[in-house]
Amino acid sequence: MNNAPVIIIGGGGHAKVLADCLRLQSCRIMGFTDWDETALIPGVKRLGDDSFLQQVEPSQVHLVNGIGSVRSLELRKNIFDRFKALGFHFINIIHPSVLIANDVDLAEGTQIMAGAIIQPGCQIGCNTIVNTKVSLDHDCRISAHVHISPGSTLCGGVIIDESVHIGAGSTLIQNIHIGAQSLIGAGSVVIKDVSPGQKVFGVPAKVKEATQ
Ligand SMILES: CC(=O)SCCNC(=O)CCNC(=O)[C@H](O)C(C)(C)COP(=O)(O)OP(=O)(O)OC[C@H]1O[C@@H](n2cnc3c(N)ncnc32)[C@H](O)[C@@H]1OP(=O)(O)O
Repeated sequence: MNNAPVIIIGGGGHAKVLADCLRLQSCRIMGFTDWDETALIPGVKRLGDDSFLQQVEPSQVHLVNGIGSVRSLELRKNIFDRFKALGFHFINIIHPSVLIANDVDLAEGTQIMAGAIIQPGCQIGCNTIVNTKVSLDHDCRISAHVHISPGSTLCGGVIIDESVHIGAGSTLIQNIHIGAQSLIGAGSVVIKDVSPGQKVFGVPAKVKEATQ
C-alpha cells in the first residue's frame, strides 16, 4: 500500500503544485481526474472525470485532493468525505522545504506546501491546506477542511474551526479563535475572535457580512 500510485483529484493550479511536490518525493503519479477535458498538469496523464475512480480498488491507490481556491472549500470537503466513505485513503503531502516540529499532529490528507513553518504543539485537521510560506507558531489548533493561504502568519495558540479560509498574507494575533466557515480577506490583521460564518477583512479586520 505504501508504494501504491497516487491519483490527484482535480487538474487546476493547486493540483499542479501538488504534482510537483509528489515528484520531489519520488511518488508514482498514476494521473489526475477532472471533468474538464482541457485541464492540464504537465507530464501527468488525465484519467477522465471522477467516475474513473469507480473502476479502481480503493486499497490499490492513494488519493490527493487537488481542489484549491477560495470559494470551493465546500467542494473540497465534499470530495474528501465522498471518497473516504468509499474506502479510499488520502495521503499527507509535506514539501521537503517545510520546517515542522516533531510533535505536530497531522490528520489524514493534510497538505503542507513549500516554505511553511509549523512550531511545536500544533495540530492540523484532515483535508487542510497550509499553503506556501505560511507560519504557524506554537500550539495552533487548525480543524478540518481549512485553507490557510500563502504567506499568512498565525501567532501562538490560534484556534481555527472547520472550513475556514484565511486569505493570503493575513496575520492573526495570539490566542484568536476563528469560527467555522468564516472567510478572512487577504491582507487582514485579525485582533479579535471571529464568529462562525463571518466574512472579515482589513487592518484591523472588521466584519463585512455573513458568508452564507
Ligand atoms: C495559491 C492561491 O492562489 S490561494 C488563494 C489566496 N487568495 C485569497 O486568499 C483571496 C481572498 N479573497 C479576498 O480577500 C477577497 O477580496 C474577498 C473574498 C474578501 C472579497 O469579498 P467580496 O465580498 O467579494 O468583496 P468585493 O470584492 O465585492 O469588495 C467589496 C469592498 O471590499 C474591499 N475589499 C475586498 N477585499 C478586501 C481585502 N482583502 N482587504 C481590504 N478590502 C477589501 C474592496 O476593495 C471593495 O471596496 P469598495 O466597496 O470601497 O470598492
